Amino acid sequence: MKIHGQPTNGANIRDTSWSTARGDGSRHFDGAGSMGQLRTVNSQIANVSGVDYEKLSSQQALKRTLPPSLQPSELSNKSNSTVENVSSGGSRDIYGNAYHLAGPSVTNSRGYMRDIYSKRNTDDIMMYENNGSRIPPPSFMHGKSSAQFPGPSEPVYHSMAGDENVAGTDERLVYQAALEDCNRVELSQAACCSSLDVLDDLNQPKVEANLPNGLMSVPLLRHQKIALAWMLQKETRSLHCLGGILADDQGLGKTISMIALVQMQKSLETKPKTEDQCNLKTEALNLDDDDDNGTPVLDKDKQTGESADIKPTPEVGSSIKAITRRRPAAGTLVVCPASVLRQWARELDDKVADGAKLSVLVYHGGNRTRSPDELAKHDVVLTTYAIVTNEVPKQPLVDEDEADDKSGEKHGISSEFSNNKKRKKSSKVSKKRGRKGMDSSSIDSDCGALARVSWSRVILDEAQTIKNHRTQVARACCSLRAKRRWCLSGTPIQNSIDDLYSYFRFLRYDPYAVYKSFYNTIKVPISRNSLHGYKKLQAVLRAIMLRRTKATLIDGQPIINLPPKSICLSKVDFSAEERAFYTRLEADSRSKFKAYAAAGTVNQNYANILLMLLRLRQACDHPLLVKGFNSESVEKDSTEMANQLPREMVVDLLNRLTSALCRVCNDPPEDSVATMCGHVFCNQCVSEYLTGDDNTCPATDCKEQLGSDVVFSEATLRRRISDNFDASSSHSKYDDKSTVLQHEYSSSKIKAVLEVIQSHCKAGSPISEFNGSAGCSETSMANSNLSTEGPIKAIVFSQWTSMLDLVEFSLNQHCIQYRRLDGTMTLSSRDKAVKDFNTDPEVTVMLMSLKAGNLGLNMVAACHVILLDLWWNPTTEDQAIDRAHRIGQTRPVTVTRLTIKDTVEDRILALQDEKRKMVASAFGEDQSGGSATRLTVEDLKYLFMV
Ligand SMILES: Nc1ncnc2c1ncn2[C@@H]1O[C@H](COP(=O)(O)OP(=O)(O)OP(=O)(O)O)[C@@H](O)[C@H]1O
Repeated sequence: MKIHGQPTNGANIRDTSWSTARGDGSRHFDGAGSMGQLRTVNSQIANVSGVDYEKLSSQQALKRTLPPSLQPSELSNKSNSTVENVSSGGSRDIYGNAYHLAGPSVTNSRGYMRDIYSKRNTDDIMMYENNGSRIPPPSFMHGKSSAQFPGPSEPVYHSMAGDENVAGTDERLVYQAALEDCNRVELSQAACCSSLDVLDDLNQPKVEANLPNGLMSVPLLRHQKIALAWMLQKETRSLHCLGGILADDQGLGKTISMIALVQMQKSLETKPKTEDQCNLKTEALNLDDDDDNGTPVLDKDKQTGESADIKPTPEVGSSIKAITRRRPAAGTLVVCPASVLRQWARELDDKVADGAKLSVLVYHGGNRTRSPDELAKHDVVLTTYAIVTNEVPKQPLVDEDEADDKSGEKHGISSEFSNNKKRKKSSKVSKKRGRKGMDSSSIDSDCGALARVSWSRVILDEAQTIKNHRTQVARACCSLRAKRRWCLSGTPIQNSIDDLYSYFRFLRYDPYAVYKSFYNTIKVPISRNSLHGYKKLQAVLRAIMLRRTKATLIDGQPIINLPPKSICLSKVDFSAEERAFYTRLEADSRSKFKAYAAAGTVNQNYANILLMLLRLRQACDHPLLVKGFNSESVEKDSTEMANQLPREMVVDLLNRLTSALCRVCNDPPEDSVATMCGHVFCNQCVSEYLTGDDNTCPATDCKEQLGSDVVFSEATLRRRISDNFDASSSHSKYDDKSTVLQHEYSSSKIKAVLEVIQSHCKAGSPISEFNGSAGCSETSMANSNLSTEGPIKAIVFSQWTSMLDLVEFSLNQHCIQYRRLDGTMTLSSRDKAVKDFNTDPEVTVMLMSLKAGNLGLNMVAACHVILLDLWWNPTTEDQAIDRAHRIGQTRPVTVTRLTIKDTVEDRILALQDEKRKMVASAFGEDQSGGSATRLTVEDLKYLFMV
């Protein structure tokens, strides 16, 4: 292996630009001293305020939903000074140190407002109250500064202020270390630039690692070599955690980079046998190798055989031997969404050279092995988030961490159960429990094979799946035992800065892996002064995250030379009938909202309000969706069972269906279904959990087994009691005979999508406008195998499978060949659909559900992307678009976003802008030169019409 400008050992890579927060033990971010102080500070804060941090955040979330007029008390008008027009060249922080050349972050020193108002719950309500003009006030517009919203009145902020000085001391230590490090980086860059050609700017590392020949079947692109060097460094020398976040834009080749990492580490560690054998003793004694500080792990890469063959030294003792035997050391575990499982397998096969194949196990389906030793035999094991959720015991929620923290355990994550009051009451239970607050017996017997090995490396692909740290999936992933941990995501922040917490927790990124440290050291600074707070966050991220976008330059050149992408927002008019339907629905919803507001029960009715919004959004697609029209596939297996249920139970399930959020994604359920155990999900979310033979209900603490026969759609339940059930749901009042409520009715959006498809897509027609090989030689290498000729194809995304059904109906009528991919399909049929679309010239359209299809897939056969409906987070749409706009694309990509004029969709567009700004501020990616804004009193008045 050759590493440019560095010794040839991966462990010695020196990448000066990414050494933030490293250095001697006394000064780095998480020095023991500062952690100790943090704990003191935090518990003081908790005592002073009497606020549980976890509850606190949810309380705040609730408060945030209230418009100012509904806030309990004085939202003072003490607006903090506004920081405006920080020039994009502003490379110095408040201490005068240059550490991140971020563009302007925000205009407002009240950073918390951004975070607060980027919460979807607030957004939803805001949209409800907007019954007037559709044009946002000027301060909504990017770049416009404005009067700021008054200061926080919540007790928490007061209590924080009370502890400011103590917390500040800790923060200064952390901050200083980062800044000093950045200065070092700057100096070393100045020294190195001429000789080593190290960095273009402060943000981008440029040290490359070259793989030895014969490991991969394709050469790495330059930015991938850089990623490889950075990852090798993070895996071998990190004071925080081994691993990090690879956050390159979608389609820049994160998969390939990770495969290269696996190959590289394997080649580095596959030393001659004798040497390995010599090392074994040391390894067996090294109890710190495991991330949980207690369980010995023998690195799979260093093993000569299965764990059972390993002979620990006598000093290690029989107990350790027993544990080692119980948890064999395994290789790399890749956890990904079901839809990309096979793609990972294919990439591992295609991109690895013949002579260096990795042994890969796809761990999925009812027949998968139950043996941990079997898992340990493979270099790479591929599985899905759903299986991890099912098989791996969940970490306790954050409040339990805090109890751990009080008991003096490290990180609050890997500690023993603490002696807090709750647990004292049930001492028997706590005695039984093992590490991480889980029952030790369950670790060994109840859980599946995934939890019974120690992984050398765990990679979470599309890691935004765990962005909500309270979810089962996030807690299960955190419990996986691993030496090195990686998060891959092109869109790591989707909703708010809180999303990052879950990754920090998974990565064991100390001190931010403890919620209250995260809160104090990241969220509070942003809330006090967003400009500095976001810069601080950038510094914190810098230590563990590598992010390049498609616009990133290295040596003045784009890292990749993709054909251009153009996005067109197409605003369609409703037909007169649709408008009438929508107007009634909107008036109805608004009056309900007003009633909640008048009764002061907005927060209690949060789920109902989201559902009302959902109906409005659905009405923009097709009025039939509002009627609860479900895909037939949901209904066929459960109709019989529904008919056997007692009537009261069916009524109860129906009521739940119309007033609860999905227990997997926490969004208003799309194609909502209720399970026999009384939990509500999006059909697609729960479908991911119905793929094996141990289909446990994914709702927290529910152990019920699920099957498609006990998953009921609204239509199924409604039919069961159709005679005289008078649900209060919105659609019961609508006239079923109305033209717009007919299956055959072609809604305005459906007409629009057909027009776009017909004008663009033609089977077998030659096209060739763009020569993708210009500029970057390595990119052209990646593109060289691909023809620029072929049929023009489109991907059509919708959030609702029922909308896809309706589009399908129209495509059939027009004899347009298509394939479809949604979360209810088996993995093999999804895979076949993608393959057909990519290879069959007659298939010109791919219908994809946003949830199942927006992540990970390579669909460069398409050069048109049509988004039928808007999603709250623009990042979700970006993900979808990048199925086509990625390495391998040879043609310009056109994106059409269809919206309906003068509807809730207008407001979603405005909210998306806000979210984009928040994400840009966090990453320092606001390149526009303007200054970002957040909601102001003026904005809120507009939205609430007060
Ligand atoms: N060095 C390379 N040579 C040839 N093809 C490559 C190379 N790197 C990436 N590709 C191809 O580019 C496409 C995108 O890569 P990949 O799927 O790894 O991107 P990604 O960053 O993981 O995207 P996403 O975030 O959407 O999952 C794939 O088809 C992959 O095979």
